[in-house]
Amino acid sequence: MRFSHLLKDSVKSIQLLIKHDLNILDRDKFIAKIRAGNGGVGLSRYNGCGGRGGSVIFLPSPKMAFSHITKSFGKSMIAVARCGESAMKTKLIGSDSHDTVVEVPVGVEVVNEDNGVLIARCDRPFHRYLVAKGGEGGRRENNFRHEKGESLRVGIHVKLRPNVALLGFPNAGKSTLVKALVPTKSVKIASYAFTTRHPQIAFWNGEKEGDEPFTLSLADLPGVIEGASRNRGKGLSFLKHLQYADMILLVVDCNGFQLKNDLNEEYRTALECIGLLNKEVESYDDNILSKPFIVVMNKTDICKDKKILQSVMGQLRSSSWADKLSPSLRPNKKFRIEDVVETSAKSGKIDELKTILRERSHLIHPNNRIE
Ligand SMILES: Nc1nc2c(ncn2[C@@H]2O[C@H](COP(=O)(O)OP(=O)(O)OP(=O)(O)O)[C@@H](O)[C@H]2O)c(=O)[nH]1
Ligand SMILES: [Mg+2]
Repeated sequence: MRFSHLLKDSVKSIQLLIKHDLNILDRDKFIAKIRAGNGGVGLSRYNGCGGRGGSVIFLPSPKMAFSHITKSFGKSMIAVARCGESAMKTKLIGSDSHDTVVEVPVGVEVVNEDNGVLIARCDRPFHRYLVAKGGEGGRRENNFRHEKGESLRVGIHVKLRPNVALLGFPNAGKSTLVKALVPTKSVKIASYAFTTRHPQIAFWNGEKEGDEPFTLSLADLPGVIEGASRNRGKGLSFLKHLQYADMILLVVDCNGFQLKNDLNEEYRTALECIGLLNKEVESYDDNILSKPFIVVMNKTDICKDKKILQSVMGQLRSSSWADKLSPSLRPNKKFRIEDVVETSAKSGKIDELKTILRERSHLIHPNNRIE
């Protein structure tokens, strides 16, 4: 009886594992408490020295997946190092404590949760990254005042490194575009806002007869809305996945956007959407603005006014595209728009976009350049 239960449970967990798409990033951040050891107490009367407290070190391991972090830290997500040994009459030199070494996946970024300062970018496998320093023991040099070990709360972030990241308001058709490029990928598409809740990756094999085969990784992100920097909608924290992207597709509904059919919700034209997205990205990290952006005017099959669409696309190709926006929608530093293309992702009309991606793939993978 017990055995059959066990069997049933293991079959269930395997089924869950198979169903789970490993390219969907359910979690992209963990918070951990880190406490290094205090220095040992010195003994001034006998000139005794306290030992150094242990530090907390992160060690990137190539074998580790991001979801395995809880195994390194334990469920309570705490890493503590021991205090240095205090000096005693019978042992005047207290021993230093060992460091606590915590394995983390390669590539994670460790950020101080309280002030947002980057502590370590754990890029090099098996390199030791100091996260919290143990305190010095008490000794003559410091007037026998032993130091406390550092104690802090850190965010451990994983950031995607996609070739192409898709950015846009909800419902613009980002996921539909991913599905059009990679039909085998199972992507949730729906007509309500925030259908995509977690970043997900798909791989587009953009081969064409006569071309060298190549692959571009695409990151489909949740939608950004006006005021996301004030934590509206799903906020902006997922914009960290744009920081390592090679290029960004700005997917815009050519008919504009309104979050709800409500008088309190402003209707925004396609150009206004781009201005607002620009402002949100600018407020998050203006370094992202200097990446190459390609504007994708989507849903052209149901475009209400083709003339307006063409004039907006013309405007976007010029460097003064933001000048016609009202001052409250105008960004200070503009996106580096390198191309503007129209698509109808739903009906699969994306050939022009494919050509652009194909051309640009050679810039991303210089080795793939076709002579
Ligand atoms: N007519 C038309 N509808 C489209 C097109 N592309 C997407 N849609 C529809 O627009 C709706 C939203 O599409 P999604 O791909 O889920 O949009 P999204 O940008 O991923 O939205 P979020 O995940 O909420 O950010 C769906 O009902 C799609 O069928 C298009 O080119 N033409
Ligand atoms: Mg989506």
